Amino acid sequence: MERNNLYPIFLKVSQLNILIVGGGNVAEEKLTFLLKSSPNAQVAMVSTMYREATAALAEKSGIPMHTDAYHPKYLNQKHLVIATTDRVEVNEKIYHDCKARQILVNVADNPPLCDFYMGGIVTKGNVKVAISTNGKSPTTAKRLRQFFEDVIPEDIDDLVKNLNEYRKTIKGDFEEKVETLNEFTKGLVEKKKTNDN
Ligand SMILES: C[C@@]1(CC(=O)O)C2=NC(=C\c3[nH]c(c(CCC(=O)O)c3CC(=O)O)Cc3[nH]c(c(CC(=O)O)c3CCC(=O)O)/C=C3\N/C(=C\2)[C@@H](CCC(=O)O)[C@]3(C)CC(=O)O)/[C@H]1CCC(=O)O
Ligand SMILES: NC(=O)c1ccc[n+]([C@@H]2O[C@H](COP(=O)([O-])OP(=O)(O)OC[C@H]3O[C@@H](n4cnc5c(N)ncnc54)[C@H](O)[C@@H]3O)[C@@H](O)[C@H]2O)c1
Repeated sequence: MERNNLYPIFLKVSQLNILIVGGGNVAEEKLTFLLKSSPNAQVAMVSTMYREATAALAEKSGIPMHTDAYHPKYLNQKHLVIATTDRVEVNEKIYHDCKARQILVNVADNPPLCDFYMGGIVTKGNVKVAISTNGKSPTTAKRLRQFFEDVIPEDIDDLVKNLNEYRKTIKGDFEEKVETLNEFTKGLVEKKKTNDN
């Protein structure tokens, strides 16, 4: 069976500079999900044209929009770049320019030209679950996101907060603390006993 070997990390995008190239439908989709998960993301955009909905979203979120054709100067100080133009050669140039500068790049409609994929994301308070299908089926990622949004209880954040308080009160060294926390939360993953007999 094929296996997903990607390594997920949870980026503090409020302290990273992100550039989106393009201002069309795909730019809107990427920006929507980025801001839904991380409203404080540091994003700038450059595009020759902005579709109305994309411009409205960017404006509402205070995202600077440069109206210009892509130029490598826009990569200055950027950590992550998402290329969404409808010009294959422009997207490929962005990819190569980023690689030359060690900037992580995502060409949204071209999985081989991605250092990282955007994922399906579920957020419940402090808890976040990210989903990837290895770039094989974004539709599946979306459906899984909807599934987990439904099944992860809203009060999961209470558990996290309570355990965070509780761990501050536990005495002992690190190993004893880990043991206490594991013992305390064992019931969360134990299989439910059936009432069959
Ligand atoms: C998860 C999500 C996050 C987000 O967008 O932030 C996301 N795509 C979403 C939706 C979605 N995108 C597309 C459809 C239409 C149906 C379809 O084609 O399947 C739908 C479904 C819909 O809209 O219903 C079109 C599409 N997308 C990509 C290609 C190119 C290709 O696959 O070759 C094509 C076809 C282009 C063509 O036909 O030419 C590529 C990528 N899309 C990814 C992420 C990355 C892989 C993630 C993974 O590992 O699973 C990757 C590789 C790169 C990237 O963009 O990072 C978001 C769901 C958010 C949510 O609802 O929670
Ligand atoms: N719309 C979708 O959901 C979708 C789905 C699958 C694949 N795609 C593919 O993704 C690509 C983008 O689709 P879209 O619907 O967002 O297109 P779009 O026409 O809405 O947007 C393309 C954007 O790229 C900008 N652009 C073009 N040349 C540029 C340059 N040199 N510098 C800066 N910006 C430039 C345009 O101004 C425009 O804002 C297309 O190749 C499309 O086939 C789109």
